[in-house]
Amino acid sequence: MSVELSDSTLGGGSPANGVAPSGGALVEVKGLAVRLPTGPKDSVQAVRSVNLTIRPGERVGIVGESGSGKSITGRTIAGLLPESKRVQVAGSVTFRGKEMIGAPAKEWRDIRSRRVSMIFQDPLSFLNPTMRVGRQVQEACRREGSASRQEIRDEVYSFMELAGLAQPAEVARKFPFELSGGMRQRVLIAIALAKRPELIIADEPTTALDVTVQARVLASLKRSVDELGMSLLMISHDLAVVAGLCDRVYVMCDGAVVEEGDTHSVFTEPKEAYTQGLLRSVRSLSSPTGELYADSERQSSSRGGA
Ligand SMILES: Nc1ncnc2c1ncn2[C@@H]1O[C@H](COP(=O)(O)OP(=O)(O)OP(=O)(O)O)[C@@H](O)[C@H]1O
Repeated sequence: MSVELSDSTLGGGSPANGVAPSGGALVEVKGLAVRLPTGPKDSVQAVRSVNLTIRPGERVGIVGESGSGKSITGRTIAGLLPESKRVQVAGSVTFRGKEMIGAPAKEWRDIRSRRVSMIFQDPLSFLNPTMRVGRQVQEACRREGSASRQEIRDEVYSFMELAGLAQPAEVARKFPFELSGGMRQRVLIAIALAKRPELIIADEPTTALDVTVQARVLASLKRSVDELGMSLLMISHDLAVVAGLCDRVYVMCDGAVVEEGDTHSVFTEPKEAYTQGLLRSVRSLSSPTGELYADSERQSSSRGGA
């Protein structure tokens, strides 16, 4: 295996925020199978056999080729499968031990409003084009009790700064179309953080960005989830992204998990032929994004953010 990996490229075995990975699971997925309708009479077995655990404070990755079932697994955990009576879900998804498969829509809404935020690839589809971005972050903020305008503003700016928006007061006044792709994705991250969820599910969040901006946005995401003690589920076809972010990784193929383990072991000593093939298809895991983290952070701070 000729893949080059350095320890600095890898997420490492233990979360940077010091939360012990051996604690009780935040999310436990067991025997998950999802069948989706694809036409009036046709359907596809999108997920066939997934067992997955996310512990508090852990950063977990799912990798695999296009169509392997990564997104549908993430969407099932967030309760965001297509709305159709013909969607069939079997198995178990628990949040802190509470079964969610078959739970009423209200319980899922509760999970999404307080426990799980999802970040997708295309921020423009999720941002309100007619609302200033500061207001959109403000609406996501969970607050108990009353607060002054100044306190609310400070809170909004602090989430924007955590997401890597260096001049939050200026950015907050803008509409989404006035921002670059990288800044829009950072706004989406700020909105996700503002909900103070226990888990952020990021589905190819930076795939549409150029490689340098991608590295900066990912570094901000990593730092902010660690700082706030959140768990992260990173879904990506880009092994370098997962190598740079995640403590553990699940490799999916054809709707099933074929290999799992700590990121370093799986990416340096893959046991399954499928994982070995995936790794061979990547020229070097040290690039394009992994190795850029340190440099990009320096660039980011000198230029004021992507
Ligand atoms: N809304 C949908 N309706 C019907 N089938 C779908 C839907 N979304 C995904 N699928 C199918 O489910 C299977 C798994 O798709 P999924 O999006 O989870 O793959 P993926 O690994 O995330 O791929 P990609 O990286 O391309 O997004 C594929 O066969 C896909 O065509």
